[in-house]
Amino acid sequence: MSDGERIALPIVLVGPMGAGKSRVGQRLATSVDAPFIDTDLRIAERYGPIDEIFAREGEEYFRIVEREVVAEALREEAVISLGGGAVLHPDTLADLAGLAVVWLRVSREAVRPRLAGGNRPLIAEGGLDRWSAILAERRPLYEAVADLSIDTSRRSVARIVDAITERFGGTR
Ligand SMILES: Nc1ncnc2c1ncn2[C@@H]1O[C@H](COP(=O)(O)OP(=O)(O)O)[C@@H](O)[C@H]1O
Ligand SMILES: O=C(O)C1=C[C@@H](OP(=O)(O)O)[C@@H](O)[C@H](O)C1
Ligand SMILES: [Mg+2]
Repeated sequence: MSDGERIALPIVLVGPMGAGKSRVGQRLATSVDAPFIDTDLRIAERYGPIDEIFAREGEEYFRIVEREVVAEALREEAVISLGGGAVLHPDTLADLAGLAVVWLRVSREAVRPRLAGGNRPLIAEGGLDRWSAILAERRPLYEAVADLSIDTSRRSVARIVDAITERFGGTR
């Protein structure tokens, strides 16, 4: 698609923790002048900090509120960054089948510094080994829903945004 054509909206970013979904989504939305939704931010606005939800209510409860927020977001014409585990919900998988979905990939080596200092309860214990194990479980899901996959390991955010707009169109 060339510049001047409208970008397909919604466009949805999936992939593992630290792949850059939140950062790239924000930059892409600014670049194509579209609204931006980070579902984790919406969850936190409504239910409080994500690590506190995990600590207080557990992962199962988090997935329920995540689904509610994701379902709502996917009905909007926006750039949408999901949390890494949103694809675990079968209804979300079904919704994604009809949408423009980008899978941001990242190597274990490249993700290490990106996860440092982050507040991600699922890898608070187990660190990078846990991250790899979680990715192995979810990779088939990302693969199944993605229309485009981009290895972000050695790419700048700007180049990733370029690759997405090249595929899906640049301006609204
Ligand atoms: N392409 C990239 N190159 C280097 N650092 C990146 C890149 N994309 C994101 N980051 C950094 O990695 C960290 C995790 O990014 P984030 O967008 O929160 O990932 P996600 O939402 O997929 O978990 C942040 O500090 C972000 O600035
Ligand atoms: O992979 C996951 O299950 C999670 C990823 C996080 O989002 P990011 O992928 O944006 O880090 C956040 O939704 C939560 O901590 C659970
Ligand atoms: Mg994120």
